[in-house]
Amino acid sequence: MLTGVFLLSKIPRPQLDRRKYAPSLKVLIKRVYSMGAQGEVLSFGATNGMDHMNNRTFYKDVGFTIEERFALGIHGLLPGRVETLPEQVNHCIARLNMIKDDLDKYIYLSYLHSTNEKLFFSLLTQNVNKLIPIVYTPTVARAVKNHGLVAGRTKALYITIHDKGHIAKILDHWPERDVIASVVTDGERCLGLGDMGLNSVLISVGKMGLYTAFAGVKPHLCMPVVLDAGTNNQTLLESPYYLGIRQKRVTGPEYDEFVDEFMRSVVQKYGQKMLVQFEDFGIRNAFKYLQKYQNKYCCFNDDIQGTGAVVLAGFYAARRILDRPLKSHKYLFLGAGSATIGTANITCAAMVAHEGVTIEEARERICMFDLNGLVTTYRTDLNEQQKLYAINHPPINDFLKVIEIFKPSVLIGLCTVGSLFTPDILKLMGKINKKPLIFALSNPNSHAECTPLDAYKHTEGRAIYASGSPFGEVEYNGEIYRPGQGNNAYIYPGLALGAIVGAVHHISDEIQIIAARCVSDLVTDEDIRAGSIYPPMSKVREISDNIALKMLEHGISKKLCSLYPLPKDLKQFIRAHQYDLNYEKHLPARWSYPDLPPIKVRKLSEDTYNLSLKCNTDDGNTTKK
Ligand SMILES: NC(=O)C1=CN([C@@H]2O[C@H](COP(=O)(O)OP(=O)(O)OC[C@H]3O[C@@H](n4cnc5c(N)ncnc54)[C@H](OP(=O)(O)O)[C@@H]3O)[C@@H](O)[C@H]2O)C=CC1
Ligand SMILES: CC(=O)C(=O)O
Ligand SMILES: [Mg+2]
Repeated sequence: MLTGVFLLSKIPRPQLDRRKYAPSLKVLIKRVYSMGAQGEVLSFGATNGMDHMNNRTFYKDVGFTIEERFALGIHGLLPGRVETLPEQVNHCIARLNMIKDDLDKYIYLSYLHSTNEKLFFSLLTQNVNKLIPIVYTPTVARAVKNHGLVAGRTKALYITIHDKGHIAKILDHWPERDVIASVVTDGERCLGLGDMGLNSVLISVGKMGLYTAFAGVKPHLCMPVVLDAGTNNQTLLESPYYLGIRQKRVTGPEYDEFVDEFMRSVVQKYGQKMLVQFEDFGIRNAFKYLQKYQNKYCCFNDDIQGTGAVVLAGFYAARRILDRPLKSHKYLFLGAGSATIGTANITCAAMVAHEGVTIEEARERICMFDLNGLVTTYRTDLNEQQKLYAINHPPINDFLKVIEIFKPSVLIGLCTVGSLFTPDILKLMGKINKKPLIFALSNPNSHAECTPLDAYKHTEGRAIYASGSPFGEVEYNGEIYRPGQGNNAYIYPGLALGAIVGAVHHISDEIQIIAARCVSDLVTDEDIRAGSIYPPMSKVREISDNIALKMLEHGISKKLCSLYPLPKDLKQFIRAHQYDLNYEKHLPARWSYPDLPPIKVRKLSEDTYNLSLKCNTDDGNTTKK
């Protein structure tokens, strides 16, 4: 290795503007050989070279320059052509365009994620609208269902109930040393798919991918985790391809101790600042663990708090159309689980904090309906959270009847079951309201309570509609609508960035309200005209930066964050912690010999250059970077 570096250190590095010049491959390679005997140059670093080829953080594929290939001992292991990162992104797009099925695109993108991280995230951040529906909902739902057949080298930590008592040891096997955040799931309620057991690991991985793509959190700081305590999904238990442990879910004290040990172990290993995002836990556990841990560890529950904030953002944006305060609405939820309670809680908190009503008055504006009917004081099956919203009314099991009696202006579907907002329900909402707000938030699309077309069709185009998964453009009555996506992906990456950078340990109600405002602030008049109360997904990076900034400002003023000394420029401070989407140079420092004559370079004509950097953007235009 030393010999190699010594020989190569004599090779002058071209000092050139790569945007205008490309070094001639022939000249470069010949120059390297001419510095020493062929055998000597090529012999070094062979084993190390393979390590570099297999390192997703390091690997550039044909993005490695010729100098790097020699320096790393991988020259000859890649095709001769060198591509710039924008060229590689283009190349990936061309490849994706050849793939017809979205699940196959998911598989290709997962492969890219597991081999060349920088290229994956560059591709994703430059093509958000096109690719987020592939790596996230809805396609990730198909991947979850077919996990055993589609998952490749998924980088995640798999902790089974059999590892109880030894979790610290398993953490030692994680290849990164300085982890700062973890999305953890046990898969009991995965999207609207029900209990998906270990397969839900793909949700942890997908969500952590968005930490980087949407908020610039460095990937090596992220550790996606699945807690595999079995599954009650009989189809999975009987599937020859299921890769989780084959037993019914462990529950009760044994499971609580398991989660306790996980929390204790990650904090012991990675420190007090370690952020844990709970994702897709079952209704029994989601609130239990949030209440148990939120004042003890740096954590939040995405389905409760992230969803609450994103739905509140939709309510705020709708004020621009309806010109009504939150307290003037009546909210009817279909479903009374984690996401519903989280949304109801934060909506009430916002009314109390900013619209001068009491918490009791705020709760009176809310009504819930679940599998057992209307949530009323007559019911004996309610949990403590649901009891807060129980209304004093005889039991009703007919949802349409509830709409007739309660006359809601806002209908929110978070019940996991598709198409429950029937034509009759939508028509009635249209009859009661000039512009009914219809949120069909269950994921993926097939589980949405109604489609946008249904909502527009049955309200003569008057509904203000949002879904949890993207539906794209819809044509109704000669008008084109582009309904927004009310998904917690607008919130959790920014919350995580703020928590990580600002050491804000507690996601308070006010922080959720701040996050909601950051989303609604970026809704333009044009979005509203197109029928959307959410900004396009391609703005999430800006939203996350704003959430983190406002979170820090709030955290500092309320003494919620332990940042000492306080940075002078918060924006700059946040930026300094974010992931750099450019390739790093993998060359020893001593490779710079400015006193040696530069290598002759071939000047590319402008045309050649422009042609090679054409790139399709989200809006379908072709741009040059
Ligand atoms: N868009 C977004 O960002 C988000 C969307 N979601 C989606 O929301 C859905 C619910 O999530 P979450 O609250 O965490 O799940 P939970 O399991 O905690 O709650 C589901 C609720 O729906 C009720 N329900 C089930 N079937 C019916 C039915 N046929 N009629 C009426 N109610 C029914 C359940 O009632 P019971 O308890 O009686 O069974 C329960 O109250 C999921 O599909 C998820 O994908 C969740 C988070 C974020
Ligand atoms: C988006 C999300 O968190 C869910 O559907 O569970
Ligand atoms: Mg979720």
